[in-house]
Amino acid sequence: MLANNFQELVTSLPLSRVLLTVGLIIITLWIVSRKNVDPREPPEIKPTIPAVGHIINLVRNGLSYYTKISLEHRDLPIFTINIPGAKSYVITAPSLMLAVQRNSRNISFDPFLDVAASRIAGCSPATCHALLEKKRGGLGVNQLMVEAMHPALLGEGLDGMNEAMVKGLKLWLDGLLQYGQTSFDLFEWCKEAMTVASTDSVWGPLSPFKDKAVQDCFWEFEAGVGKLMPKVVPQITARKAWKGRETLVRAFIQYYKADGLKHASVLAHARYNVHVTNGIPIEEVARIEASMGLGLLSNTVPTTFWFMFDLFSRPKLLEQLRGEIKNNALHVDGHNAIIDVADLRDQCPLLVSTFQESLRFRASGASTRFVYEDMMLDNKYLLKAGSIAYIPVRPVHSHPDVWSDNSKDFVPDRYLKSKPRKLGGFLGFGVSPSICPGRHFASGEIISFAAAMIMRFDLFPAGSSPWIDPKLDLSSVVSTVTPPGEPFPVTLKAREEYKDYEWDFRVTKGKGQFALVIG
Ligand code: HEM
Repeated sequence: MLANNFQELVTSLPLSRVLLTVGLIIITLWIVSRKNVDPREPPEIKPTIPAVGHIINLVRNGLSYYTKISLEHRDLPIFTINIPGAKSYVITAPSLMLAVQRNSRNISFDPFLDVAASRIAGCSPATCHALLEKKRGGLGVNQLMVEAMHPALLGEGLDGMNEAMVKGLKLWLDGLLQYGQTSFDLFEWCKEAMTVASTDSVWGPLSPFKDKAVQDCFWEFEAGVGKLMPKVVPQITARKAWKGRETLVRAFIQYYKADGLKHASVLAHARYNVHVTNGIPIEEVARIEASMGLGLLSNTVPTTFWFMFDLFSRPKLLEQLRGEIKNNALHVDGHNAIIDVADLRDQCPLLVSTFQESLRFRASGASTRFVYEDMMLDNKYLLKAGSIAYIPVRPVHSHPDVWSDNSKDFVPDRYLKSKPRKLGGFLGFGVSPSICPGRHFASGEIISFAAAMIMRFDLFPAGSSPWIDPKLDLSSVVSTVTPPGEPFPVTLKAREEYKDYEWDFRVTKGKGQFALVIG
C-alpha cells in the first residue's frame, strides 16, 4: 500500500524534480555517514564551504590542493581532511616520514598498484585478483613484479639499458642541427627524445613505441589517466585515453607475437616472466606493460625539461658545469668528442648535485599510502584503518628543518659531499621502502642528455624572451614532477668551440648506479 502510494507520487512528479530529490537524499546520507575525527587523530582542517568544500577543491585542483593547504598550515606536522568515505591524513613534517617508513607494513603504497591494474590498465577481474596483495586475498603478483624490477635495473640489466639509451640520445642530439634558426617547443622535443630513447632501451628494436602513432596514443592515455580512474564507461567518459590505451595494448600483443622480447632488456624479460609464470595471459600482460610506460616516462620527461630549463637559465652555473664536464668527462680525439657516462657520475659532482637540486625544486606531486589497521604514528597520532595518508612533496622539499633557511632557493651544490646536511626529506624518488626502481637508469639518461646538450649548444627562449617558468599542467595525476602546461618555444645555436666534432657517449659496464639522495 505504502509502496503503491510512493510509486504514484513519484510518477506524478516531473523527472527533473525526482532526480534532484534523489540526488539530495544521496548527498545528505553521504555527508551524514562522515565519521567524526577522534581527538587522538591529527587535528582536522575544516573546509571553508561546510561539508563539501574539500571535495570542490579536489575536483578543481587535484592533489595540488593538498600542497596548497599544507603550505597554508606549515605549523601542523600532520592534519586530517575528513571527506566522507575517504578520510585523509596529510603529512608535512619530514620528521614524520621516518615514522611512515618504520610502519611500512601498515602504511603501504601497494594498494595503489592494485587500483592502477583495474582502473588505469583496465585488467580483467581474474588478472586483478592475481595481482592483488596476498594480505587482501590475492596472489601478490604486483609485489613479485616490483621485487623483480629492482635487480633488473641494476648491474648487467642497467648496463644493457644504458648502452641502448645513449645510442638513442646521440641520434636525437645530432638531429637537433636540422632546426637551424627555427624555434621548437622544448617540452615536446624532450618528450619525443626521451620516449624513444627510454622505450627502445626497455623493449628493444621491435618496441611498439617505434611507431610515432603508438607514441601519440600513449601520451593521450597518459593525459587522461585521471578520467579513466572512476571507471565509469571509460569508452565514453575518457574516450581519448581509453582509445590510446587500447591501441597501445594491441601493439604490445603484436610485439609479443613477433618475438619482440628476443632483443629486449633484462627488465622486460623479468616483468614478462613474473606475469606468465603466474598464469597471466598474454593479452593481459600486454595491458600491464602498456601501463609500465607511465612509470618509465611520466616523470622522466618533465624532469628532463626542468633540468634543461634550470641549467640554461643560469649562465654562471652553465659555465661552471661546462668546465667540469670538459675537464673530467669529455674525451677528445681528433674530431671525435666522447662523453663518458661513468665520468659524469664519478668526476662531475656539481652536475649530479644540480640534477638532484632540480628534482627537489621542481617536484610537486604527493606520495600516497593506504592505512591498513588503526595505529599510532610516532606514538602521537591515531591513524584509522581504511584512510589514506598523503605526503605532498613541496612542503617537505622546502622544509627549513632539513633544507635550512635557503630552502626556497635553487642551490646547485647543495648535495656535494663537502656540504653536509640533515638526512631525510627528499621525496624525488619516493619514500623507502617504495623507492623508484628506475632511479639509476633515469638519472643516467637525463644527466647524459643534459651534459651533451650544454656542451654542444646554446639555447634561448624564442623571440629573445627571458627565462620565465611556463604555467604548470596541474591535471597530470601520474607524475611527481609537474609538466609545463603551455609550450616553451626555444631556438638553439651550435657552440663554436665544438660545432665540427662528431659526438658520442661511452658507457662503462658496472658503473651505472648513482649515489643519489633518497627519502
Ligand atoms: C626522473 C625520473 C623518475 C622519477 C622522478 C621517479 C619518481 C618516482 C617516485 C617518487 C616513486 C614513488 C611513488 C610513491 O612512493 O608514491 C616512483 C616509483 C616507481 N617508479 Fe619511478 N621515477 C622516475 C623514473 C622511473 C623509471 C625510468 C622507471 C622504470 C624503469 C620507474 C619505475 C617506477 C616504479 C615501477 C615505481 C613503483 C615502485 C613501488 O611500487 O615500490 N620510474 N618513481
